Amino acid sequence: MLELEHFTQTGRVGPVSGAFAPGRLTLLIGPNGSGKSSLLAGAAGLSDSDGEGRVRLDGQALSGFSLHELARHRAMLVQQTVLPHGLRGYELLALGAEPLGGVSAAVCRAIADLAGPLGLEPLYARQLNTLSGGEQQRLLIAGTLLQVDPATNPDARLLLLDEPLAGLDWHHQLATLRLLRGYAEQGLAVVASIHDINLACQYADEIWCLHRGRLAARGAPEIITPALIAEVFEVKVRVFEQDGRRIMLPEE
Ligand SMILES: Nc1ncnc2c1ncn2[C@@H]1O[C@H](COP(=O)(O)OP(=O)(O)OP(=O)(O)O)[C@@H](O)[C@H]1O
Repeated sequence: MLELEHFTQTGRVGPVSGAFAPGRLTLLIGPNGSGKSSLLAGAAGLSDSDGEGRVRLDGQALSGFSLHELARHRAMLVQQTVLPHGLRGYELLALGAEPLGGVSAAVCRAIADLAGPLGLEPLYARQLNTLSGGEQQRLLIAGTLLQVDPATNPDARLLLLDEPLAGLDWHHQLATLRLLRGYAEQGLAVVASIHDINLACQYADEIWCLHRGRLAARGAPEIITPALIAEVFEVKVRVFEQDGRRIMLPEE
């Protein structure tokens, strides 16, 4: 369980309090600059809270974890990563396996399980700087998931991803969301920021809607209403229902 208590970074986000529970997929939505990346970085232990704010993982202050412990307990996909020049696809995946002690037979099985959904095989031998943006993103997602795959890392608790769907085609967006659900079902607390509100409502156990650094709403997908969208995103939407699913589309 990852707990945030009055997490604050002045001018960026907060104060925000709440918890990301094991077994649940939480999706963060909100306009550009609403604080999603700042909140994720704080939950990953990459940045501290100002003032009295606290972040705890299973009751222990995250600031007390060593870098090695952090790498065993949580993985974080950051936005706009600069990829090391000259590296090939399989070498990036091997980096994801570093905190697990390197590429063991179990890690190879975990990679094989990710290869199908993320279409990795054609990317293994390619130099990263020759890949398209979406191809790079698929490898980065795989490396992040590998780090906290419950089959290879018994210490894994938390998976955080900042806009994992950025640059992905529809097929790989859905594959990624299914993988995130799978990791949550295996007991991890999984948290990701996402800009597609319909996909967020379809896949999330819980949605956190940020607005100007604060939580405008938090709860089951049903809390996302046209009134909330109008207030937070300043977009008027219409709701369509089909086979029990709600789809929201801008009125324009
Ligand atoms: N390094 C920084 N220094 C100062 N302010 C920053 C810094 N990084 C972000 N901010 C500000 O903090 C606020 C929250 O930014 P953040 O990146 O968390 O938003 P976001 O919800 O992830 O946005 P997006 O959807 O555009 O990725 C914004 O007003 C942003 O301009």
